[in-house]
Amino acid sequence: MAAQIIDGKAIAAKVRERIGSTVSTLKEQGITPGLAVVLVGDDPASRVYVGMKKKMCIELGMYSADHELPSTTTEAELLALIGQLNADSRVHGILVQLPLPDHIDTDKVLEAISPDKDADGFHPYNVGRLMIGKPTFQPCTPYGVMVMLDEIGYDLKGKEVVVVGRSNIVGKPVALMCLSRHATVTICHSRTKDLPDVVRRADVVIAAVGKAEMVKGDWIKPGAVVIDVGINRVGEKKLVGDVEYAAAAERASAITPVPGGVGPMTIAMLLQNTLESAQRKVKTV
Ligand SMILES: Nc1nc(=O)c2c([nH]1)NC[C@@H]1CN(c3ccc(C(=O)N[C@@H](CCC(=O)O)C(=O)O)cc3)C=[N+]21
Repeated sequence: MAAQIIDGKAIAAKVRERIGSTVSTLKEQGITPGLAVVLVGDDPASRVYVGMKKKMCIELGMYSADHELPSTTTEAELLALIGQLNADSRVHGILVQLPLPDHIDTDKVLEAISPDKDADGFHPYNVGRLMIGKPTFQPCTPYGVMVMLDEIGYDLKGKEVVVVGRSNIVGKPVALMCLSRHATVTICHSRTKDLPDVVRRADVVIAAVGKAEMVKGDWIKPGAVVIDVGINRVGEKKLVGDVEYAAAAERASAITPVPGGVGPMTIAMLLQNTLESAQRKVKTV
C-alpha cells in the first residue's frame, strides 16, 4: 500500500491562514503581533530563511522588525540589540538566526532573550517549562511535527516513538512532546547499539540527525509513520532528508517528504509562537 504523503506545505498554509484571521481579530483590539528577526553575518541559506520569515510575517498582517548585522558584530553589540528588542512593546517574538559567528557565545545570546519573547523556545526557562509538561513557547520544528500528527489524526497514546537524534532544538524537545502525549519514547544517537533494530520497533520514527538518507527503508516497520526532519543538501541543488525516502514510503503508512514536509511547518510555528505571545499579552493587560 502506498504511504500517505504528509504535505507540510499545505498544512503550513492552513496554519498560516488560521494565524492570519486571529491577527485580524487582535488588530481590532489594538494589538499587532510583532516578530523581530536578527541575522548576524551573510550566510546565504540563513538569508533565504530570514527573508521567508519576514515575507510571511507581513502577509499575515504582523509587524516585522528586521536586523541584519555584519559578521564583525561583537557579542556586546548583539546583546545590546536584544536588550532593546526585549524592551520594545511592538515586538512579541524575537528570533536570532543560528548559527552565530564563532566569536559570539550562542548560549549567552539565547539566554539574553526575554523568556516572554522567546519565539524559538530555546531559552532555558522555556525548555524547563516544556520539561515539566507546562510549555509556554514550544520550539518551532518539534511543535510543527506535533501539528502534522494532529492533522493526520494520529493519536500518540501508547505508541512506540523512536527519535533518531538528540539535539536541543529537535530530538530532545520532540521526545518530550511525544511523552506528554503518552507515547513510549526512545531517543537514539550515534552510540546507540543496533540502531536498525531499535527503529524497527517504532510505530512512529522521527529522524533528526542531519545525515542524508541515514535511516534506511528496511528499518521501517510496515505501517509506521515516518517524520523526516532532516534537510541535507546533496550536490548543487538537491535536498534530501535523513530517511531513504522512496524505500521508506513503500513500507510506511504515512511519511513527510523533503522538501515540503517539516521545513515549511517550522516557519509557520514561529509565526504561531509570535501570535500566542501577543495573545498572552492581551490577557495580562
Ligand atoms: N534561531 C533559529 N531558528 C530556526 O528555526 C532556524 C535557525 N535559527 N537556523 C536555521 C534553521 C533552519 N530552519 C528552516 C526553516 C524552514 C525550512 C524550509 O522551509 N525548508 C523548505 C525548503 C527550503 C529550501 O529549498 O531550501 C522545505 O523543507 O520544504 C528549512 C529550514 C530554521 N532554522
